[in-house]
Amino acid sequence: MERVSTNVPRGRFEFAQRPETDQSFENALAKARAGDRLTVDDGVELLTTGTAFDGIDPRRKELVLEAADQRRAEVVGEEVTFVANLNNNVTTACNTGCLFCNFKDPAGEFERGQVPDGGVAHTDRGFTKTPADSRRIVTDALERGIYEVTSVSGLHPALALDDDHREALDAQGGPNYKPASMYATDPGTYVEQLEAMAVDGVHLHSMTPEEAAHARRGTDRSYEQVYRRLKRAGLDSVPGTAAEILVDEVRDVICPQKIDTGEWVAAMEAAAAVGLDVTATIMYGHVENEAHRIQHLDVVREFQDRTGAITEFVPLSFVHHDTPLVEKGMVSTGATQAEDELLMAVSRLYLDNVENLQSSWVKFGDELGLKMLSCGANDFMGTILSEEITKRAGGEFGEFRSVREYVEMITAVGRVPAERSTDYRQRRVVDPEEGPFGPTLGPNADGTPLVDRSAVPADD
Ligand SMILES: C[S@@+](CC[C@H](N)C(=O)[O-])C[C@H]1O[C@@H](n2cnc3c(N)ncnc32)[C@H](O)[C@@H]1O
Ligand SMILES: Nc1c(NC[C@H](O)[C@H](O)[C@H](O)CO)[nH]c(=O)[nH]c1=O
Ligand SMILES: N[C@@H](Cc1ccc(O)cc1)C(=O)O
Ligand code: SF4
Repeated sequence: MERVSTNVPRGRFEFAQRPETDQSFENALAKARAGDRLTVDDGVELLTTGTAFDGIDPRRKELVLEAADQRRAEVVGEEVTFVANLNNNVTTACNTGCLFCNFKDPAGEFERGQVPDGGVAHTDRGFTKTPADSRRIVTDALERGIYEVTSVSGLHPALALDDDHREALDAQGGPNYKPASMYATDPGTYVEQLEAMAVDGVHLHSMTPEEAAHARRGTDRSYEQVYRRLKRAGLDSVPGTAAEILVDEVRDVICPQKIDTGEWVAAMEAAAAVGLDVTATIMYGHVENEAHRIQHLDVVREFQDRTGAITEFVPLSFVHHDTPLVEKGMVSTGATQAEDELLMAVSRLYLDNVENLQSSWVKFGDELGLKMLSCGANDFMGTILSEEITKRAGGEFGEFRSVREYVEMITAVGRVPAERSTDYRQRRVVDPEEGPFGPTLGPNADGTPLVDRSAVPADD
């Protein structure tokens, strides 16, 4: 059968790691079917449908997807879960310069005189919120019935962990620090933002390893001390983004100013050590090759062996359109659909110690997002109500899904819709015959449908 080409820019970058193995595809597939723990070489064979040839063999691909779908059925059954949540990102100001990211704005654009003082200070595209802004936005979403807030933000130069950290940075200065008085809007400290968002026991999912590194810059505080302080302020779990590809030769190309692989793992271990749940992600489909993707899965699997703290793994397919990587001519597009399907399937087969695999409708859209549920995924993300990361990169799959849309989509592919809490411990199977459909697991969630307010014309 004709092989289908991939978008991996093989040979473009002089990486030491190459997708070459002594294993055969057939052996690797047999191990996967038998439920044996896979080696890196096994993973590379499955992800490439065999390294002996270029491109993806569609027939072999189907065999890998089938094995993953079967494993998914054995491990988590037929339920497809989703969460009623809000994204409330605090600021787009960030000088870290990751080449795949168009969420960020140069922090200088938020200095006094560049934008009006106070409130949610917007540049043409971006924003900084005060703690009071965040509280208002969260309070409003809680009334609508959500019970999780996800908050991931740019590394604003004025953000410090808490008042003590801010005072120390004011007194001595510090790396990537400028006092809040220089900016039109003061984002407060991380602790103030979390305390502001901690309304009515809502679950706070925030402070990625990169943000934790920012929250300790210029001090000798350990990651454990940082996460302990954040937990005291209301933090419940940590998004394992900033992972990108956990191989330093790739990080050196796409995010040279980010923490390295070892530090990402150290921050995540600290979060786990103080009793926080974490998620883990991979952001793929740019300059890396299949060897890097599997090495990334290996870092995640080892971390999970040590900690057991990962509640879900989330493959984030690179959204390429309006990003520096494309503008600089380093890549021309993202992963193909076949690569997306295989990455999901091999994640299910490789990560034998992670139960939940998330399909992101933000990255894949509804159609491919639903297809992913038969390639190994069993979770379909959340309602989010607002989305900025993918939208700014040129993604077009929207910012909101209602519980009704979830129930309809999941039922249409013959699976069982179930609302979940962030930690997956609480679940409620939804009967598709028993509408109307709204969230029920939150403090103010009485089953009233979540409406898409952006679709309703505003009152004048
Ligand atoms: C935008 S950052 C915000 C939090 C924090 N600044 C950090 O880097 O951890 C969160 C994550 O969004 C993802 N992301 C950013 N741009 C993306 C893109 N164009 N396509 C897919 N994922 C992207 C990356 O995985 C990144 O780690
Ligand atoms: N995959 C994406 C997510 N996933 C996060 C979930 O919405 C939820 O917060 C998590 O499962 C913890 O319960 N969020 C995004 O904003 N964009 C994605 O692509
Ligand atoms: N906000 C991230 C996705 C994300 C957030 C939290 C998670 O736990 C996992 C993934 C993005 O859109 O790229
Ligand atoms: S991914 Fe995060 S750290 Fe990197 S530029 Fe974007 S917002 Fe900043």
